[in-house]
Amino acid sequence: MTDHDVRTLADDELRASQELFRATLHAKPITDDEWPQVRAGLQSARSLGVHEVDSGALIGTARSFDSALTLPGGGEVPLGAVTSVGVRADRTRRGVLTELMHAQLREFADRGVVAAGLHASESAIYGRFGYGVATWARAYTVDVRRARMRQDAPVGGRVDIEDFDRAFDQWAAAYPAMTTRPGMLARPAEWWSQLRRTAEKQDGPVTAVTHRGTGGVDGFAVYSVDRPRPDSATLNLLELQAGGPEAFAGLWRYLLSVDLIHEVTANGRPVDEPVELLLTDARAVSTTAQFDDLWLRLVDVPAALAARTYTGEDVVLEVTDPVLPGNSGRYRVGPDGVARTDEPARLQLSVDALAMLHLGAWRPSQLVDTGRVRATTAGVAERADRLFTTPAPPWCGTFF
Ligand SMILES: CC(=O)SCCNC(=O)CCNC(=O)[C@H](O)C(C)(C)COP(=O)(O)OP(=O)(O)OC[C@H]1O[C@@H](n2cnc3c(N)ncnc32)[C@H](O)[C@@H]1OP(=O)(O)O
Repeated sequence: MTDHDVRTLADDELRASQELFRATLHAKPITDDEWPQVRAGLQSARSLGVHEVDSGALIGTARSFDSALTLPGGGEVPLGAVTSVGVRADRTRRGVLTELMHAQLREFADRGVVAAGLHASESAIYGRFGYGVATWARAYTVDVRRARMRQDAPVGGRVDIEDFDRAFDQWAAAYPAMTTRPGMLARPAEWWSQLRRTAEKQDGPVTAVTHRGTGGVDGFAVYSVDRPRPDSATLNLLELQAGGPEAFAGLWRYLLSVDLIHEVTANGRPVDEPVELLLTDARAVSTTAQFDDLWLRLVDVPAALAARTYTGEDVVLEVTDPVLPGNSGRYRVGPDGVARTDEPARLQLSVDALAMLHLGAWRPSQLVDTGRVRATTAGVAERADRLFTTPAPPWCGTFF
């Protein structure tokens, strides 16, 4: 096999790595006009490249941006948000991605990054590197002609259409207070640049709206509109964040009031988002898809375990992690804390299965019943269900 050199790319190599990534997704090359905006979405020293030693060609890349992950109980840990992963089509299936993933995980561990997260293009790729599905999302459509807000839906605050530049600064300042669900991510400035780019790439016009309650900005939404016929248009919700019930109801009241719209489509929303409960006719809402959202990888297992809260009785877990073997071992996990232990294991699991439990997307008993986790004593799966339970399903809500 040809020798490979895996290293962090310099700033003047970022365009080539983004071009490579786009080619692997069958997207057109970046134009000179586009490049400044693409560059604004990238952090320096966070892109890895694999070069062939003999030809010097770049054949694989993966990058990340620095973020933080909200955990059950409200704690946060540093997260490497992994994206732009691609291997040149004529060099796939010979271990290039494996080299990239291993190098990236080691680099995260060296920098004290506690977890890594990504959105997968295909679900068969990342489990082998210790990633597991840790949040779900749903897509739904609202039939606007059928949708009437209930009288008792919360009222308060106001909605304003905003200029993008003004809106983004205010949203970036208000957003951290909204990251209350496990699975939500901190958004660095580069992420907001990318949202702007996403907005500008839409075929139809894009609108930004802000909800303000008594305490100031507490919600926002971005949408584009497709209007194939004069009397029929679809409002595509690209982003909606609400910091409370009045913001959520207020934004939906506005979205359903926009003239000439016959349906609203929403993608990547929480599986339990209660939009149906705002309406007199719940069947105005149709779920069109449910899909894996955030894939999580615990880079520092003891730190990640210790940063969330638990309920019920302690359970001893035995974790195996072939890629980062320092994580392997037994941990007593309970409401009073997490500690390494020599006690006998009650649940034996791989690091990807642990990631599936960590935010509450799956119950341990589901993983035991399907052979993904091994229980060594009767009743321990139910005890672990109570231990890892969360009040609401986790949701990421930040696409990258
Ligand atoms: C977070 C993101 O950015 S998601 C975007 C990911 N990128 C893409 O989908 C772009 C198109 N695809 C590609 O660029 C490449 O095919 C990649 C990155 C998915 C895989 O790169 P490769 O260098 O071929 O992976 P590598 O050779 O290291 O494969 C490792 C293992 O994963 C398996 N594998 C790799 N890709 C896939 C796949 N798409 N489906 C199923 N298995 C896969 C390989 O068969 C191999 O299995 P083995 O260890 O049992 O032999």
